[in-house]
Amino acid sequence: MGLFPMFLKLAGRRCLVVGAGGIAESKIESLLRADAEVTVVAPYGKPSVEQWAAQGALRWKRRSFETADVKGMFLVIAGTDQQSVNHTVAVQARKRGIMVNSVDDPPDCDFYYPSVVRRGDLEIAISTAGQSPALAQQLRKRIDGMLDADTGQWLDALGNLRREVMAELPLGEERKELLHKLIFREVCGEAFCPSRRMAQEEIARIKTQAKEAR
Ligand SMILES: C[C@@]1(CC(=O)O)c2cc3[nH]c(cc4nc(cc5[nH]c(cc(n2)[C@H]1CCC(=O)O)[C@@](C)(CC(=O)O)[C@@H]5CCC(=O)O)C(CC(=O)O)=C4CCC(=O)O)c(CCC(=O)O)c3CC(=O)O
Ligand SMILES: NC(=O)C1=CN([C@@H]2O[C@H](COP(=O)(O)OP(=O)(O)OC[C@H]3O[C@@H](n4cnc5c(N)ncnc54)[C@H](O)[C@@H]3O)[C@@H](O)[C@H]2O)C=CC1
Repeated sequence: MGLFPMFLKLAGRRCLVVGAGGIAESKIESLLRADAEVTVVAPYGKPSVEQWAAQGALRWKRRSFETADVKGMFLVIAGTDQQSVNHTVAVQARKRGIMVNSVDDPPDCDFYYPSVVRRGDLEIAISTAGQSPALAQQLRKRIDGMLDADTGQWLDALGNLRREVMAELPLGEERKELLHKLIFREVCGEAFCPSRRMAQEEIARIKTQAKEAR
């Protein structure tokens, strides 16, 4: 089945997780990481969920699921150990056009959770479309081993430098070429960073050339 890959902005969006056990816990954690506004509905749950609720990171309604819980939600996760409850949650969400993920029930999922490798703002998400979550997990570990621990910091510095280049040069082939060159070099946040110096020299050269051409 063809799946459409995307990275959602969930900050400030209301997301419902039904269930607070081991499986729901991991689903909740990834929603919190994306700054979603999480509501959990479950009569009992893991200590970590308790802690998040106590810290105000999420809202926990300690009771069984009720149909009205899905109202106004952007995303819904059905993560209880009761298949019939998960199915009801999925049906109620879909009735209102809300995307749902139901653990253990691929036909009831509008989207799947991927395996994710993270280094700061760099996120590599792996999907096998439900064919083999174990393979997704193994590939995640292999890719994780290939990436340096400081890739996130490097990406931050690269992003800053890219914004500087974009502010100085107009859209065009030369800017694109320079941005391609920069990714092959180490970039740091410091003013003496050789890549930053190279970028500044290139910007000056391109600007002079443009002036001379006028
Ligand atoms: C369809 C999907 C729906 C969804 O959950 O979104 C789904 C469904 C099911 N998973 C099952 C089993 C396992 N799931 C894992 C692990 C993960 N499962 C994840 C996602 C997905 N799982 C979605 C598809 C993603 C894709 O294929 O790309 C990951 C990637 C992300 C996450 O969960 O956050 C996370 C790895 C995270 C990481 O470590 O990187 C393991 C490994 C283990 O536990 O050791 C096993 C046992 C080994 C095996 O089965 O391969 C079962 C049978 C349950 C049973 O037997 O009762 C079903 C139901 C079915 O297949 O019918
Ligand atoms: N544990 C695992 O490794 C895996 C588990 N699964 C499946 O995921 C499901 C959940 O597993 P766990 O989180 O380990 O279960 P769990 O037993 O730890 O948690 C179940 C949760 O569901 C909640 N719940 C039960 N009835 C409810 C209702 N009517 N309304 C709202 N909440 C309700 C409970 O309060 C509890 O928080 C199971 O069906 C399991 O088969 C799937 C893949 C792997």
